[in-house]
Amino acid sequence: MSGQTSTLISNIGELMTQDAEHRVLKDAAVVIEGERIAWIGPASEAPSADGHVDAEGRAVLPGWVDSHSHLIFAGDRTAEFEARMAGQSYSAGGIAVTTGATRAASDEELTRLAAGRVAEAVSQGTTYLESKTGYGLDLENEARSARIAAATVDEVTYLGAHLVPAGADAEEYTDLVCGPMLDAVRPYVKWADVFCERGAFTEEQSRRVLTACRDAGLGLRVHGNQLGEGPGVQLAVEFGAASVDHVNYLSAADIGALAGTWIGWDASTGTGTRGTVATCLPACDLSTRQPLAPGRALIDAGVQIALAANCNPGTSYTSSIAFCVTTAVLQMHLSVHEAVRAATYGGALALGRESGNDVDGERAVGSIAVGHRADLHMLKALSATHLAYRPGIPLTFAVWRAGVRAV
Ligand SMILES: N=CN[C@@H](CCC(=O)O)C(=O)O
Ligand SMILES: [Zn+2]
Repeated sequence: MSGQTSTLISNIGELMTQDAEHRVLKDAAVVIEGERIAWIGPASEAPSADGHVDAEGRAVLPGWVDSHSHLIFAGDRTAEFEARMAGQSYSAGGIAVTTGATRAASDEELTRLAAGRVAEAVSQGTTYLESKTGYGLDLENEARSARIAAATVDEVTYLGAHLVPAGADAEEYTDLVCGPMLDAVRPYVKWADVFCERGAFTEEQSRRVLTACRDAGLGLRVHGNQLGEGPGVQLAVEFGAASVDHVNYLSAADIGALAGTWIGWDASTGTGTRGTVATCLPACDLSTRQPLAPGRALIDAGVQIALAANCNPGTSYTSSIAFCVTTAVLQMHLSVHEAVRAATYGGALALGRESGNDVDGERAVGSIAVGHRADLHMLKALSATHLAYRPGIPLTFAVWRAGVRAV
């Protein structure tokens, strides 16, 4: 024993581990020790621990890993949403409204708003979150967003290339994103992203951003193929991006290219060379009235997918991963196990956190196995199937984040 406080959670009706063997254990138990999972197995064989929680037959899953969000913003876009529901289509231009409100907010206000959004996500079972910058769109405000994000979420992505701000020249702004702005955010971020879409950044501009950010040592991702077919997916594959997100409009060649990145990966053991995760954002697809991303076809082609909430004020003002899982099952034709996997292990894969070091480094998240971070989500239900069977019902009963009871 490590000397750290331990807790036994027993009488778990269904333990959906999302581990390498994809195990779903019945009548199971878990022991948490400090921030790590110390033991899992049949409840009848569980060791004793300092504390005890009786799950009373409830289901336990890994905490949700939300690998795509935009939490550093101020302001409101209800009017834009109402106009969209009345028939207008979504365009990238709405980002500028949020940029104005974000620039006008104080550091304290932005921090309070972001922390409130994180708390809302955690209260619904999310235990690991990424956030992007992207509503500052000048050097000072992108650096400020990155700094606030680094103090608020687990992983930070630089999205200076979200929109060319009003009045700026696109080429000059791209130079700024690739040069001084990148230097300013660099201490706070691990990832970089570019919105490669009509109305945002062209293929050539996106290529420049990805090259500069890769050369600066950042991991890459791309907002791609959200509003129509385009070069986003192919660029992500070419640059070896960790993920390409949205993926609503995919050609057969796009799906083939993504599948090709996973050829060196053994999905049954989670070993080998990681490819580009296709991150599906069903809440965003519904809120923008875009076709749902073809998650079923992607999985069938051998692509690893993630499900994320894409919480932002324009296209998806929700942090509910349960809603995304429900939609993925009911409308994207994923099994419950596949949908939960995409929202836990898949998110971890997109963030490079699916494996870890039990001794002296970062612990794996997104699956329940000995040595992984103790991020657990207990449902107010006997099985994970209830997430799809009882749409809209708040099913979070308890949450442990890095071993600490959060709900
Ligand atoms: N697509 C680009 N960015 C966000 C939306 C940003 C906004 O409209 O404020 C997204 O992921 O959907
Ligand atoms: Zn996004």
